[in-house]
Amino acid sequence: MAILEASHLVKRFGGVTAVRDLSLSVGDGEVVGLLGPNGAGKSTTLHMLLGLITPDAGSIRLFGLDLARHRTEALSQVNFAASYVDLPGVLLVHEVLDAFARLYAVRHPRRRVEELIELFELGPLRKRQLMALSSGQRTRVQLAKALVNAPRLLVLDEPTANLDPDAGDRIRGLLSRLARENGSAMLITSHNMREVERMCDRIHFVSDGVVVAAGSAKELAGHYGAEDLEEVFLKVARG
Ligand SMILES: Nc1ncnc2c1ncn2[C@@H]1O[C@H](COP(=O)(O)OP(=O)(O)OP(=O)(O)O)[C@@H](O)[C@H]1O
Repeated sequence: MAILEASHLVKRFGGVTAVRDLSLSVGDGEVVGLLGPNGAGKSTTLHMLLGLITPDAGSIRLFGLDLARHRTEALSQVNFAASYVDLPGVLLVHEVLDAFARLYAVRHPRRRVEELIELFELGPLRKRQLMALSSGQRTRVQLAKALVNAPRLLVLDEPTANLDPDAGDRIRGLLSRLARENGSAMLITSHNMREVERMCDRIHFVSDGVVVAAGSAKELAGHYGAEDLEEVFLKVARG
């Protein structure tokens, strides 16, 4: 069953058409990658799916609910992380997580915060202000915050962009495990092809605001006669 269905989305910013005619779906428990060159319209698409900006045309259904009409209910089961979203820098790590747990009306907020602190190895940082963290450490807090409501759909915009290879590898393993064990679906943008190959069941390639190819990494490599996803990317991006 599709928990997210976006049909024929269009978004213009003045004279720029960021998203032209984009349709995609995410199934229950599925991990889907959104790939494409810089400026292809990936973040704009995610922002429409999260209700942060309104599409000029098209429709979005989350868990069978029309986002435009059932915004609060639909978004209560979704969460989002991106390195470009700033969390309040003066707050301590555990205060931020606590604030979001209460915002989402999590049933046992203290317990949930402790679980997340353990999961993301934030124990030694719990009493540090966010502004005193490195960008990689902040990314871990962002991801912990994004899981606070145990979302059925987790939307991640370049989740490991600021992480060193070791931290990135551990976070990828953790996210894949969460998807497997909790059945959480994920929609992920990334420029790391190995990450997408490893994590995603299905991939949508976006170019100039349109999905130009979709399938598993293996299907796409077969279709484009490519060795791997990196080669598929180059072929798609270069037309
Ligand atoms: N608020 C905005 N105002 C004007 N133009 C915008 C705005 N947001 C995005 N754009 C434009 O829309 C297009 C798509 O941008 P978007 O950020 O969605 O691309 P992207 O695929 O996420 O790129 P990247 O891989 O570089 O993050 C770009 O041409 C961008 O300049």
